[in-house]
Amino acid sequence: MRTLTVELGTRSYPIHIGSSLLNDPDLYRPHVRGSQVMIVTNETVAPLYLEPVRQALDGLHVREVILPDGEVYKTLEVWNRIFDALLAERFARDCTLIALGGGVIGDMTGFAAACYQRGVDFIQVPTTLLAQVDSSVGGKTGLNHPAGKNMIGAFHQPRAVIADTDTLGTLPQRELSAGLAEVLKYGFIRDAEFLDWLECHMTGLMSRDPDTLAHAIQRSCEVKAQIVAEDEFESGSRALLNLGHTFGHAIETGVGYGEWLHGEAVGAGICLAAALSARLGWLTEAEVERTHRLIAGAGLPTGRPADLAPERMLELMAVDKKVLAGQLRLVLLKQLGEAVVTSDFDRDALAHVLA
Ligand SMILES: NC(=O)c1ccc[n+]([C@@H]2O[C@H](COP(=O)([O-])OP(=O)(O)OC[C@H]3O[C@@H](n4cnc5c(N)ncnc54)[C@H](O)[C@@H]3O)[C@@H](O)[C@H]2O)c1
Ligand SMILES: O=C(O)C(=O)C[C@@H](O)[C@H](O)[C@H](O)COP(=O)(O)O
Ligand SMILES: [Zn+2]
Repeated sequence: MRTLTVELGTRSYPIHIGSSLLNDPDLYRPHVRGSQVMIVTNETVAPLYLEPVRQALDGLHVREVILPDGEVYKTLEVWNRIFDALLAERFARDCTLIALGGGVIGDMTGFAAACYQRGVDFIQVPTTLLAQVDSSVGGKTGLNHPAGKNMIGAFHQPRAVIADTDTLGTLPQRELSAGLAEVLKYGFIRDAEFLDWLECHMTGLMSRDPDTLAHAIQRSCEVKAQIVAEDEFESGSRALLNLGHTFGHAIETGVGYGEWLHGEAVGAGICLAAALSARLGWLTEAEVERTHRLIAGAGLPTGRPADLAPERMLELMAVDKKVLAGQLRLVLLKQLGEAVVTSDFDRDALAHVLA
């Protein structure tokens, strides 16, 4: 097992990464204050992984709420079921929520923990690659609105992250690729050497070689933990973690939640961000081609959906959370391995890359 720490000024929490962690009581117990524990999971993950987590919590008052599976259910209505369960069982302020699943479950559970009785503890137990490298770390939680992704939410940090890499064995290949989009993102924004390493090891990652995956997860969490430690509430450098997301969120909303996976939309978004960076003279055409090769090599799309018109994409991008004083800001690439947040592009250049 490898353990990293997310340092947040006066607080910190561990990220445990390794094999056979799900049923290890020692990883959960230090972070459970009272005796009441609510495991939040979904109908796909529950039959696979609920039992070992229950075993780890043996002796505590454990209940579970099993939500329907899918991005389309990351809504206020479905989220409310978590409160129904907590209130039906008279859960108190010292209870702990456990998010067992991918990023959808993590975001919904974390937001419920932020709001229940004005804030209770929660532990992230991510079971997708995307959740292990990104969504379980850093405390962004929330829900979708028909008008935009993650538009309702809160920052609420978990007490611990327990990433059992064995769970990746049951993950569909399309979901593995989606997770690789966020892994590649870390290389693009801050670590050119990691990007080179990913280029050399893409075959091992796609075939789930355990050591190769473990290294990619560890390096991704290191970069994310470092950025979150710098800027927990996204007033500066944390926005770099949004590379490809202004385009990606517009795609996800535009085609209908769940039609394109988050990671697929981010992969395409990174390619669009690279193309715009080249229009500004920051990247060469060869670097844009390399970006496409990396994204395609991870089994991801490299452009917007053919049936989502550029004008509609622009409309959807205008509701991005990074918009400041009415001006769209994007994360673009100064070079491969260095990102910036900028509004220093003109509408024509943006329209050109979307065309
Ligand atoms: N909070 C953040 O910082 C952050 C970061 C990145 C993404 N996100 C959000 O995360 C979500 C995407 O997360 P995701 O890619 O994990 O998708 P997901 O949560 O929908 O999970 C993907 C699919 O895999 C299934 N699954 C989960 N674990 C499995 C396993 N071990 N074996 C088999 N199937 C399994 C799920 O049931 C689901 O069908 C999006 O809503 C995105 O906005 C949040
Ligand atoms: O942790 C962050 O900060 C991120 O931006 C990580 C992203 O991968 C993630 O998709 C996040 O949910 C996007 O946040 P949003 O603020 O653009 O909704
Ligand atoms: Zn993301």
